[in-house]
This record gives sequence, C-alpha cells and structure tokens, in this order.
Amino acid sequence: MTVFMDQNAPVLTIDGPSGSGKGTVSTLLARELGWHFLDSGALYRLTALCALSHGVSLDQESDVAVLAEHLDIRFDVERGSVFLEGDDVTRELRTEKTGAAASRVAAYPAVRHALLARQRAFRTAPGLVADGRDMGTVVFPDATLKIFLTASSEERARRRYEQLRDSGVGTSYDEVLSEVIARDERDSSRAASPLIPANDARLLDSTHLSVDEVIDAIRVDLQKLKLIG
Ligand SMILES: Nc1ncnc2c1ncn2[C@@H]1O[C@H](COP(=O)(O)OP(=O)(O)O)[C@@H](O)[C@H]1O
Ligand SMILES: Nc1ccn([C@H]2C[C@H](O)[C@@H](COP(=O)(O)OP(=O)(O)O)O2)c(=O)n1
Repeated sequence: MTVFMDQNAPVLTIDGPSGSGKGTVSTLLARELGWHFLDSGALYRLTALCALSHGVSLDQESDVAVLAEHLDIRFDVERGSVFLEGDDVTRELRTEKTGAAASRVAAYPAVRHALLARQRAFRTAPGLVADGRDMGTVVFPDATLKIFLTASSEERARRRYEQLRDSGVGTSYDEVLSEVIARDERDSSRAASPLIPANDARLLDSTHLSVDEVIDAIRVDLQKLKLIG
C-alpha cells in the first residue's frame, strides 16, 4: 500500500463506547474544520463482514487478519456509501449484528496490527478527525487533541434504539441495552488496545448534553490550541 501520511498534520481523536456520539460529533467537526475523517470502527465492521461473506470463521484469528490486511474497500464520502469488494454494504455495515461481529474480530491483536498502517495513512493535511476506541492510545498517541466521549449505558442504548427504530429495524430497548452492555464489556476487557481513555484525554460525559453542546465544548479546546479562530 502506498502511504502519503503526513506526520505533522494535526489530529483530533474522539474515542468512547458505542452510542456516546463519536460518529455524529466527529463527522460534524471534520466538516466544519475541513479535515479528513477516519471512521475506524468501519474498518473492523468491514473485516467482520468480509469474513462472514467468505465463510471464514470469526474464531480464526490468523485467517481474519489476512482478510483485514487485504481489505478491498471504497468510501464514497459524498453519498455516505461504503463498498466491500465492489458491493454496496452501507446498510449491513451499521447493524448491531455487524457491530457485535466487529467487536469480536477487534479483540485479535493480529487483526489490529493488520489495520494499523491503513488507519495512520488517513493522517494527511490539513488535518484528521479520528473516531474509534484506541485512536488516542495506540493509533495516534501524539494526537493534537484527545477526547474521550462517554454517556450512561441507558442513555447510549436509548439513542441506539431510536436510531435503529427510525431506520426501520425492529428491536426492543431492553435488547439494545443488553447488546450495548455486552459490547462495552468485550471492548473494555480485551488485552489488545482496550477501550480506555488516554492519560492525556479530555473526558466528556454527554449523558445530559446535546450534540451541539458537545461540539461547543470541543471547540473551546480547539480554540485554546489555536486550531480554530
Ligand atoms: N449528545 C447527544 N445527545 C443526543 N443524541 C445524541 C448525542 N450524540 C449522538 N446522539 C445520537 O445518538 C445516536 C448514536 O450516535 P453515534 O454518533 O452513532 O454514536 P457512536 O458513534 O459513539 O456509536 C445517533 O442517532 C445520534 O444522533
Ligand atoms: N478503533 C476501534 C474502533 C472500533 N473497534 C471495535 C469495537 C466496536 O465494538 C466495533 C464497532 O465499532 P464502531 O465504532 O463502528 O461502533 P459504534 O458506532 O460505537 O457502535 O469495532 C475497535 O476495537 N477499535
């Protein structure tokens, strides 16, 4: 893979558990700043989908890592579409089933290693907003600003439930809450790059904040760093 990484480009990392608002906040901030955007969770989701479509067992770390290393993917940023081996997988990518499978393959060190260079290659001028679990701890330890976004599990499940309901997926709040708790547990307890805040991350609890309030709080930090006026 050819890498045009720019080690000097500023990076804003936004890590946190499922439903804390990382994706929403990162996308809006990347647009406002005119920076690139890395949805690292999508890479783990695509790896899991790739394994499922090729009949590779999610229990086989080395086989899944080979798929991760050679992922044939394309992001159509304008349309918000994602393609895996030429197929549009945008809808399938966001399901809770895919999220749970992603969380399983993400526990494998070989898979994480296989995706590292691909993630770092997103760091190009004028800057990058990176959304995930280990952006500030492992992938971009020298990031310019690190945010760890949280919210109570009940609030995160409520947001996810509403999101799924609005997109026509039939499920119950209790089911979503137990999936959220199970995924948090797996992401936080794994040995490889667990979901933990970086020592120098700013913790932001969005339980009682709107999306705009979260963005305002991050803007204050960006202003202090003179990344925005
Ligand atoms: N601070 C917030 N207050 C209320 N709803 C939010 C907030 N942040 C995000 N949401 C909503 O919650 C859902 C999940 O947010 P998302 O950004 O996908 O979370 P994550 O990427 O952390 O899993 C979305 O429907 C989003 O609009
Ligand atoms: N940097 C990352 C990003 C995601 N993962 C894993 C853990 C998550 O449960 C899955 C899916 O992540 P994703 O950010 O897409 O999921 P949510 O939008 O937060 O529900 O991938 C990871 O281990 N490291």
